[in-house]
Amino acid sequence: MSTDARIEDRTGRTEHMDPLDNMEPLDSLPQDRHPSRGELWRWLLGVTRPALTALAGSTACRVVEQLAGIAMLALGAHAVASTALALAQGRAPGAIWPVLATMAALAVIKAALRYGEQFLGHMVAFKALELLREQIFTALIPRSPQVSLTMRSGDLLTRSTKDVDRIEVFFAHTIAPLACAVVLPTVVLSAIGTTVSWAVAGAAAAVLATGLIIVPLLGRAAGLAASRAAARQRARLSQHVTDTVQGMSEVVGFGRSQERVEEMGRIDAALGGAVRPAVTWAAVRRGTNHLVCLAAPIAVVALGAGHVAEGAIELPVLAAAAAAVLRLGDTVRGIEDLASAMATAQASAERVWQVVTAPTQAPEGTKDLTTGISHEILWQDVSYTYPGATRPALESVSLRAKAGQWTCLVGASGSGKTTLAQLVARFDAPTSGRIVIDGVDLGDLRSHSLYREIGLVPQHPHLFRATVAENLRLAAPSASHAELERACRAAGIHEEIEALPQGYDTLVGERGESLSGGQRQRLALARVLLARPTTLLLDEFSAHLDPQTDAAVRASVRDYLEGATIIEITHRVQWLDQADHVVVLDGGQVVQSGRPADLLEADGPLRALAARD
Ligand SMILES: Nc1ncnc2c1ncn2[C@@H]1O[C@H](COP(=O)(O)OP(=O)(O)OP(=O)(O)O)[C@@H](O)[C@H]1O
Repeated sequence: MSTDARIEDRTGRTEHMDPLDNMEPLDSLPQDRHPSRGELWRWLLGVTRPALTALAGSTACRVVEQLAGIAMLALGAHAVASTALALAQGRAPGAIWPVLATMAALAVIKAALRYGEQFLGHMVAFKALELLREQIFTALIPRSPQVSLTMRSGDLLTRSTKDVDRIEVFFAHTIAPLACAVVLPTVVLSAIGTTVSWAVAGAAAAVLATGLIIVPLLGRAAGLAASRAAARQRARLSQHVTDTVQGMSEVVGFGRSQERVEEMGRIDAALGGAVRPAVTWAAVRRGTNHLVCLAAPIAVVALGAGHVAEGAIELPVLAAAAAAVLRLGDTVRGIEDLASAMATAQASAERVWQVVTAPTQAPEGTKDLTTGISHEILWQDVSYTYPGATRPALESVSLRAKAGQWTCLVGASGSGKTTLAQLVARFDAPTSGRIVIDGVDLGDLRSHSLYREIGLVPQHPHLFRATVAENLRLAAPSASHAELERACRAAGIHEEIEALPQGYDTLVGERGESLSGGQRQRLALARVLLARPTTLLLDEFSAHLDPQTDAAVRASVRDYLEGATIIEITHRVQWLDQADHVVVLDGGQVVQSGRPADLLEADGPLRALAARD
């Protein structure tokens, strides 16, 4: 934790402003586990299999295009040296036009291959990125809704956008340069071996090997460590910006804009520091390779000159060989660029891999619930501790929500009510004990079957940046307008929607910001009603409602979902007489349960709660 990110609060105490200062890794990801390079490659190639044919095509285009480039340059050097030699010896130089025609043909082939390489390369890159993003979301779905509890949205955003983008390097800049690094030197050096001498080819090979094999290894470990650190800092930055934007009114309201900006500056500085070793080593590799690329043709000329003097080879042949080796410098630089980009790509690929290979918290079952009937839910000795928490949120809770009844969970803030309901929606599996629905262990159910039967209205429902109708149709895409209206009437929000500028076609803004808290909750309730769940979980759905609306909505929900099992979390003890059954929680344990009238009569926890209201 950095010590310079302290602020003074209104009571004069100092405390840390930014929770990111002690940003811990995502709870559910195997952060410390870095896959081996082979494992990472196998995974990437496996995910992107549909794009591999185009990748092979792009690579082939690049190899042949580069060979054509080398041939062009060698041919040109040969022609120039032949002409110069003929003139020096007082002979008439040979006709130049066949050489020019061949070079022009090679140039056209090269251009066509370049087009093919670029076209296919971009196709591969975009397809690969699409497949990887798809993998991330496919991997998150079995772990949702638990995902929203444990993952930082900003970090997840970085992983699924920036990190995936950086993996593009694997496809656009890895296979082709590697193939070129194998094929091109082999072809060129074999040609030099047969036309000039194997000694010259060997000398050039030794110099080029330095550039192709040794230089890329310089600072490799430091580069990878730097890229990993930089990726973490980028995720911090993204989280910081996400938090600042989402909490703008708090930041401005508490006068903390300056601190947020300063904190961003600190993260930026940390990011700069993190990438410095990678940048330094990249510069070292660039300088060394500059030397290598020039030393290779010098070695060819130095050794080949003796063969020319002995009359073993013609000067133009040596000129062509030197030109071809000079052109191999591009291949060496391609590998060098790859070495720099690979560290970043590998660090990003590891971060994406960590998301897609993270264990599923609530594994998929094989059984289905009977549809269309209300269900009985039984919590049997359920305990639950949040990941990283030291105290359990629930301890040995046993209770029954009878089919078709309205059960209310009440208790002080933090007593475990939400946790109890969220476990039914499979946010996570209980740490011990089990939840049984109609005699079937929740863990044995297919999530599809579970979510078809149960509906959850959370304390803070999410509305998408879409119209009212689109938000409603999330639950029932084919619902008619009349059905939307019916659900909204039941949730007590229809009149207010009609009063909006475009009625049901009004945009609700990001996270429903153009609606009041109570309107958001009733819209979320209407959305769940549309799905016609046979078990409804309501978490403080009436917190923003006035008593009259509250009573009206309760009555209409009951009519709308006739016979459904309803489990409601509430602080409003005065409305409990409408419930069939009440359960009082305290400190994660059930302290009282029974019929509301009986409990309110007895001198016990519910009476104590009611007295505090
Ligand atoms: N995501 C989380 N990570 C760690 N601890 C959590 C998390 N959510 C809740 N808790 C803790 O679990 C305990 C129970 O919380 P829960 O939200 O279930 O209580 P609640 O009775 O619904 O409270 P409220 O009435 O304020 O909504 C609390 O101590 C809370 O701090």
